[in-house]
Amino acid sequence: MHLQSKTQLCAGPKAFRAPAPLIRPFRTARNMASAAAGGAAKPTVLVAEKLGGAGLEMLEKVANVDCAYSMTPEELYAKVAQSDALIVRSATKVTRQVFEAAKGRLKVVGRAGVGVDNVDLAAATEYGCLVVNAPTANTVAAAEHGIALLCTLSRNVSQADASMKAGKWERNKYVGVSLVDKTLAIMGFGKVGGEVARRARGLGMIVTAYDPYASEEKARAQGVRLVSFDEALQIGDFFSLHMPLTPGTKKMFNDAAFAKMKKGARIINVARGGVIDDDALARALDAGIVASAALDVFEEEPPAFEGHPLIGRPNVICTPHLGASTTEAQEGVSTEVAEAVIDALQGKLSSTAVNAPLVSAEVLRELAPYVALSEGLGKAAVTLVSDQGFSDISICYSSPRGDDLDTRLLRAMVIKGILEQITTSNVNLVNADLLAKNRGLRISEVTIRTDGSDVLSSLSVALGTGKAVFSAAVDKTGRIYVEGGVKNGTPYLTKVGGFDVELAMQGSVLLCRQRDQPGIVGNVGMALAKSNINISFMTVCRTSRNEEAIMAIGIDDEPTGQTLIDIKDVKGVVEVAVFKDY
Ligand SMILES: NC(=O)C1=CN([C@@H]2O[C@H](COP(=O)(O)OP(=O)(O)OC[C@H]3O[C@@H](n4cnc5c(N)ncnc54)[C@H](O)[C@@H]3O)[C@@H](O)[C@H]2O)C=CC1
Ligand SMILES: O=C(O)C(=O)COP(=O)(O)O
Repeated sequence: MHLQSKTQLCAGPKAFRAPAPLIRPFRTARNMASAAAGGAAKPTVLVAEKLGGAGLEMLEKVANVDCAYSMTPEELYAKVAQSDALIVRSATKVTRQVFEAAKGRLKVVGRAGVGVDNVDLAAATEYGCLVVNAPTANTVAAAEHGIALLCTLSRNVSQADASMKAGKWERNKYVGVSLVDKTLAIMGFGKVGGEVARRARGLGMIVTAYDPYASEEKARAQGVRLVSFDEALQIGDFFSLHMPLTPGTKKMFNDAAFAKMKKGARIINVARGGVIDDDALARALDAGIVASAALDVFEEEPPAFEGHPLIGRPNVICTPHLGASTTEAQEGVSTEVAEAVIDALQGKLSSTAVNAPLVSAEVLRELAPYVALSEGLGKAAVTLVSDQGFSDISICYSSPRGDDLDTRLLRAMVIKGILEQITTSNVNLVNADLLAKNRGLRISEVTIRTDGSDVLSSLSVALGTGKAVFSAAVDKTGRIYVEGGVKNGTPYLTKVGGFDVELAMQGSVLLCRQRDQPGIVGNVGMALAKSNINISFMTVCRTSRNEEAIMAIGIDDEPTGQTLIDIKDVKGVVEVAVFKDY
């Protein structure tokens, strides 16, 4: 949409295309289907690590799938420049250079698994690239591997097997310890931690957990006692690690932590190698603080075997990052990630987005009609801004939900609508907040509780600026103000400045401010007819009789400069604006 005032008739970008895609799509859903039927070009999905067949099949229906495994970084850089999506597991490092090399083409990175510590999320966000993962399909596999290592570790299964394969029969050497009545400290009580807890309770263990963000209620329901980090260290006989690798968890198992453990503790790591300081664990093993360890994950993968402080030890057992490696989990993550990647390529927001407002499928469904409204109001407001610019964005949601309304998605769409008109950057849900912050824009949100049954009764966007190209758009507080709502699934503009309007956000619209007097509507209609411009609808709103009024006219074609001059010359017309191509 673009607005032209009488004095300022500048060209501008198009707007108000409802329904607005949440992420810039490769193609629309319809085009994807026609591409699938052999019509238009398909997007390209680069699969950089082995992916389950079911997910590959889903991708092949809508995209050209390029499976290229074990690439060097240089090969990856070359390929991403030709790809719309990239799918990885844990081995591929998706660094800032990858996003730079993609030159804006890459729209989504799909992680066929949980941990996204191999993806530079800050760089992805800066480049407006959505990152999605497959957060649920390998939970059970990881938990089962944790339990497998717990049992193996306690009964020396790996060492005894190796000994027998070497032709030995060493029954006394491999006496184990029992699990029943032992305390298991689960470090990180999320999805995998929770599944490990359930299974460990079945083994008769006393289960405690440390997780600063876990809910007491969930823990209680599972018969798990939440404890502090220090208490966990002091009481645990076995430790099972299940937190993500973040700056806060990096090397959290260090000399200081091991020093607090009971002598003879055992540790299992199916989370990430980086949460343990390897040298500190080696010292704890030497000192007998830690009796044995089972490691599935390593700081560097594959690890440098030569001189590794842990791998060659008799009381350390290792597996090569096998937590998610079951047939079932790999099929599961392949479809989970394929679905998210396809959604992203179609411009939809995935509920497994990692670097965008995370909105549940349920919330997404109910907010869908308001997404186009939010983006449209953002566009409408910014098109009214004069060349003096603006620095504040105020968004007001009127909703029966009051403060319970999840506004993150709507806020991001308002910002997207605004920024897309004033920057050449690819603005999407992923980077909208960041780009606004980088431009020094202050954003405030207010939610007003209203009556009604709709999720949102109305939404308003106000831009803090002294001047507008259509002065009627400035409200009493001196801000450009637009307000709208949704009727029968269509976004409507319902207020501009102090004037009520009734304007479906579709097609082109002429806004006209005039003195309320007879004949104006007819004369403006005549001026449009002279240019052969058809009128699709019209509404008029006035402050009071014989005072000011605003007329909104839906038009099938864009008026030329001369037509606008003709309209302006109609007696009583004060200012004119055009929202082009809603
Ligand atoms: N070895 C393998 O093949 C697999 C490894 N994983 C890894 O397992 C870990 C857990 O995965 P999910 O349970 O799916 O993730 P999740 O996100 O459901 O759970 C992680 C939990 O860690 C907690 N946490 C965050 N910071 C913490 C801290 N400083 N101390 C303690 N807890 C903290 C969070 O509150 C959350 O509850 C991740 O690191 C993931 O990458 C997951 C699947 C397979
Ligand atoms: O999902 C995770 O976090 C995992 O660690 C699984 O990694 P993978 O996909 O097996 O390389």
